[in-house]
Order: sequence, then C-alpha cells, then structure tokens
Amino acid sequence: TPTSIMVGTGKGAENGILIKGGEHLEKAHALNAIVLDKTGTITKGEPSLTDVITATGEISEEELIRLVASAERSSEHPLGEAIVKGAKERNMDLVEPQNFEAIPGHGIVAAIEGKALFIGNRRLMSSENIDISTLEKKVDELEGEGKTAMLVAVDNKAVGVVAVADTVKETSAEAIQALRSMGIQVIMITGDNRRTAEAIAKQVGIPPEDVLAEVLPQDKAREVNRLKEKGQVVGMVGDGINDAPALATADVGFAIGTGTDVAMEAADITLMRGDLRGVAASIKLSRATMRNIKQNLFWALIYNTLGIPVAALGYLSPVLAGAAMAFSSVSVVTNALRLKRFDPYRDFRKEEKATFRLVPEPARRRE
Ligand SMILES: Nc1ncnc2c1ncn2[C@@H]1O[C@H](COP(=O)(O)OP(=O)(O)OP(=O)(O)O)[C@@H](O)[C@H]1O
Ligand SMILES: [Cu+]
Repeated sequence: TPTSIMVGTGKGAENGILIKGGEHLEKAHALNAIVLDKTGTITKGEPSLTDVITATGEISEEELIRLVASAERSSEHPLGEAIVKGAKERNMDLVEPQNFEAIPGHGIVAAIEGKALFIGNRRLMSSENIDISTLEKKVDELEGEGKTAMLVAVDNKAVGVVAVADTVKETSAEAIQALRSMGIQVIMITGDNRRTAEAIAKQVGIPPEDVLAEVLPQDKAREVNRLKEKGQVVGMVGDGINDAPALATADVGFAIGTGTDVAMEAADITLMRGDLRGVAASIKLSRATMRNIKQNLFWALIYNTLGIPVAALGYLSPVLAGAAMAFSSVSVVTNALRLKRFDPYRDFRKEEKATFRLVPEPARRRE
C-alpha cells in the first residue's frame, strides 16, 4: 500500500529521518542486528590529546609533541587532527614534514629534520620490528581507560606514547538500550584496538563479545557481509568515508547527519539529528508502517470476502457494490492517515521529560 509508505516516509522526514526510498522503510522493520561504528557514531568524534609519555631518557615531552604534531599535520585522520590541536594549545612551533605517508588502520610514517618517524598502533610497530616492551604497560593502561594510545618511534626506536580520548554522545547509551529492548543485537565495529573498544563499549552497555575491534577500514564491509551470511538482517550506522562500503553492503545503511557526505550518499537513511536514537526511531517507524499496511490488507480482504458472496447471490445492487468499494478505499486511506499521529521518538521523549533534557538537538555539521 503506497499510501502507508508515503505517510511513513513523510513522518520520518518530519522527525529528521531522511529515507531515500520506500523500500528502505519497509526493510527496516525486519532488522535484527545493528552494527555501530565507534568513532563519530557512538562517540562524539571530537578526540583531544590527553597524555604524552616519554621513554625515560630518550626525548623530552616537548620534543615528542613537536615531532609527532609536525608529522600529523599532513594527516587527515581525526587522531592526527587532535594531536595537532593539542600541540597548538601548548604553543608549539611545528615544522613541515619532508615525507609523509598514511598507512590505513596502522598509522603514519614521516621524515622530519632527517629523522624517520613512525606513529601508530602495535600492528605498525611490529611490522617495522620496533621493540615496544618498555612502553607496553603504559599503553595497556591508557587503553583500559578507553583512550587511543599511539606509539611513537624515531629512527626505529620507540621513544614515547601519545594518547587521545573521545567522549561518548550523551544519547548513545539510552539508544543502544532501546535497540536491545526491541530484540536487536547491537554490535560495535572499529579500527581501534580491542582494549580501548571494550572500554568504550562498556560505557554504552555493549558486551565484549559484541565488539569487533582492530578491523581494517577496508574490512568493515566484509564483517557486515559475514553477519548477513549468518542469516541476520543487518543495519549499519556510520559517519566516515571509510564506513561507506559497509553502509552500502548492509540491508539498511544509516548515516549520521553530522558526518561526511560520502557516508550520506552510501546510506539508505540519514539521521539528521546526528545521534543513535534516530536508529531506534527509524525502526519503530518502519514497524508501525508495516503494521498499518497489514491492517489495510486485512480490511481490503474483509470487504472482498463479504462482498463477493453477497454479489454472487445477487443481493448486491450495482449502487451498493460501488458504495462498498468506495468505502473500502476510504477506510484504507483513513487508516494510513492514522499513521500521521505516530511519534517515533515517543519513548525517548518520555524519558527526557523525566531528566529535563531538551530534545531534539539540531544537527550540527562537521566538515
Ligand atoms: N594519523 C594517525 N596517527 C597515528 N595513528 C593512527 C593514525 N591513523 C590511524 N592510526 C592508528 O590506526 C588505528 C586504526 O585506525 P582506523 O582509522 O582504522 O580506525 P579509528 O579511527 O581508530 O576507529 P574507527 O574505526 O572507530 O573510526 C588507530 O586506532 C591508530 O592507532
Ligand atoms: Cu567513524
């Protein structure tokens, strides 16, 4: 019934849920697994530099920040931006790297003042055969706090660690709780290391077994596919360029409206409010729409099953038959219009009244 879909899609738009086509609204009711990107989706995606640790005697803290931030100047990664911002706040003079290369899912390599710099995760250090044993304990500790710790090596020697922290969105925990209570499995996916990922997951109520960590950017789509192959109907929620293939692979892709244009193009539904409650609201709207369609089918069936025998027995005058048919379509439309009163955010509003929080926040765009 196109009327119900039309009303449902309009209802979505009214609530900041932009649906690219009726079929996506239809499909969303069946979702039973939702994969959430960590950075920028569960968290705010505004990381800041929190810790600078030097291996004893190797280098001063100032020099470490200066070198690392100079290298990260060429990086477009949010982690790099956070480090540069942190250095600027400390009034450091940065230099231009002579050479720069980003290694997706690992970190960066740069040449600065004749020194070779490697900045990144354990995987990067081990692929370069750099011994990190003196710093490992510190890294574990930072990760346990939910921070992203990046190891720094100068000329193949580990000299320090810089850590960056991001905070979870205020609405993430309640949205994830709502999804779980709707019978949907909620999974976190991230390129970040397992310890950090689990610490963040814990803050929003996702158990460790539902955390997919250390997933390379190009492998996110494959993880979504793997769930689909297990028979799950999978939704993917993301904000970044590297989420785009996974968004396209999922049965329904949701883009965070404050994220990148690339993610929005790849997604089926864009959440203008920029938070995860929109995912639960979308699925509720989809379920209400499908219910509405079934009701319409039911009424159409009733009219027909009553009408046909009556007509066959010759009791149905043409006038009456016409009237019944008209009434049947009117009742379908009226029922579809009932959907107009549906509020996909109702349950969240209830809770908000209790906590005096204002809703909805207008979406803020990030470039
Ligand atoms: N510019 C960079 N500087 C230092 N380390 C980096 C940089 N880019 C990536 N890394 C390292 O590689 C890891 C994986 O990066 P990736 O971009 O795949 O995921 P992420 O941004 O950490 O998380 P998410 O997948 O949630 O967005 C990072 O956690 C970090 O340790
Ligand atoms: Cu992200």
